[in-house]
Amino acid sequence: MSATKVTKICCIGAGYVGGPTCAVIALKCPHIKVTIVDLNQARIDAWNSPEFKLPIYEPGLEDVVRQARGRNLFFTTEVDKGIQEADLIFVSVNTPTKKSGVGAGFAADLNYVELATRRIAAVANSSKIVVEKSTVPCRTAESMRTILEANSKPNCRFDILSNPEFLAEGTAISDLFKPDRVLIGSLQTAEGKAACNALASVYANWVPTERILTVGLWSSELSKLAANAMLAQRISSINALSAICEATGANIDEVAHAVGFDSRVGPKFLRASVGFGGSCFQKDILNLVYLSESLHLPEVAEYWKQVVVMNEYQKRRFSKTVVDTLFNTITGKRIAVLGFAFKADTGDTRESPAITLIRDFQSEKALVNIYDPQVEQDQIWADLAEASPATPLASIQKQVSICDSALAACKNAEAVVIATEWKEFREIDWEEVYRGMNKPAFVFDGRLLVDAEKLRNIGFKVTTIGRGERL
Ligand SMILES: NC(=O)c1ccc[n+]([C@@H]2O[C@H](COP(=O)([O-])OP(=O)(O)OC[C@H]3O[C@@H](n4cnc5c(N)ncnc54)[C@H](O)[C@@H]3O)[C@@H](O)[C@H]2O)c1
Ligand SMILES: O=c1ccn([C@@H]2O[C@H](COP(=O)(O)OP(=O)(O)O[C@H]3O[C@H](CO)[C@@H](O)[C@H](O)[C@H]3O)[C@@H](O)[C@H]2O)c(=O)[nH]1
Repeated sequence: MSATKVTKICCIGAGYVGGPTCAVIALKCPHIKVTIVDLNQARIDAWNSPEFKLPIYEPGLEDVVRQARGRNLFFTTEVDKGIQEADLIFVSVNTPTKKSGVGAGFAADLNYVELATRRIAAVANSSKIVVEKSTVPCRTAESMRTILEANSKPNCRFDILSNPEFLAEGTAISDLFKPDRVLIGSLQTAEGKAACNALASVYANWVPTERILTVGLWSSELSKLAANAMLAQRISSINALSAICEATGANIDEVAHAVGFDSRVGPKFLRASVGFGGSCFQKDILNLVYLSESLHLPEVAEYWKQVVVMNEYQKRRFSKTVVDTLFNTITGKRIAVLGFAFKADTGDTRESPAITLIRDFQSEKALVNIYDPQVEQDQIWADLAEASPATPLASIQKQVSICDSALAACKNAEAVVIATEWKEFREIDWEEVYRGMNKPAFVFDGRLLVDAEKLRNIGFKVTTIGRGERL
């Protein structure tokens, strides 16, 4: 099947996925005009900012945007024009967990996908390949096709593809430059395969063809949920083992190393932590749980649900350890929380474990100092307000302060809690931190980040996740 040549791409959604993904396509395919559209004017303005103050922090992204923006990469709020001009459209809008209605708390909210799809149907005046980039439940492509076909003009045909994104935040650009695989799902019809080839030929500009996998539509949609569920499952497994380590005196680093050395298991994603965060893992597992329940597979639903249950347990267990260790009360005590992002090298705070920990410390009436090298203050206040809806922001601000350095956050604190694995926390002057703290000075390492022995030699009492050693 010969490939239709793609010359103009539109991406609906200029977020963490649409922005970096399509910026990289523009960089690698100078012959293709790429227009990224969004309804959010502030976001588009930031993408277009003359000083390249982009709306998201991602190592290497600025360089990509500097090279391509204005050449063949454009950011605009002119959604309709972007749709009309393009021969291929990525739908890369948000699909959060539903907050109300049927499936609330589990199912994906597909409203944004549906609205974007309806907009395509309403304004398109030529045939398009429509690519589902957002993470969606199995068979969403079918709903998109039904909407498009019911609303299209006579001379327009739409081919729907699924092309889930596997980038991780913090490493998005290197993941996009060298993906493990690109997955494209299509209907197994002649037209479906031709559309699949057209998209594959875009990626083939820089991705080796053996890494471009083509499968059926529903397999592609399910593979995305499956990949995230299995990655998160590894973290919950190692975190469950970290609890056993703490109770027995075993060391989770050693256990992970020994287990991961088996080539069938592999070493990656076995780092015990205070719990996984991010906008994807929990949402996608809950989505899989809902899908399983809808398919009358309660045992399957229960199996995947445990991954999230274990993650919640890990966060609660960690904050309880802090309280227990600080002589069973943290009322009025100052706790420095280092890191607010859900992982290092991103400013994203969605589902960050730090939010849960700080909420727990607040409810124990502690005073909390927060420092994160990338997260904006407004974002921190918004997240803390959302986490404690019954508490006015002014009351939260009496208990919580945001600091502009790790050293400032630790000043006069009783304890330091490492919530995000920012490299700079390993390198801070721990002797100076110690001098500025109340004694005994405690460190709780929720990310296996610091050299516990070195800190103990300075005088700290150190508790590390997954290590059953003495303070
Ligand atoms: N964040 C990640 O690392 C990641 C990785 C892989 C897949 N995903 C999936 O990709 C999708 C997007 O995630 P994200 O993190 O980029 O979300 P995001 O919230 O950062 O971005 C989505 C953007 O879509 C815009 N939007 C929504 N409806 C629109 C419409 N009708 N027209 C124009 N713009 C519209 C929003 O304004 C927003 O800027 C989700 O389904 C997510 O699960 C995310
Ligand atoms: O061994 C590990 C690895 C990760 N984490 C935590 O797990 C969370 C998620 O990390 P990561 O997967 O690196 O980042 P995400 O950006 O959430 O990326 C995941 O979610 C994306 C959205 O679907 C997928 O595209 C990616 O493939 C998938 O890795 C973070 O809180 C990490 O700190 C651990 O605790 N231990």
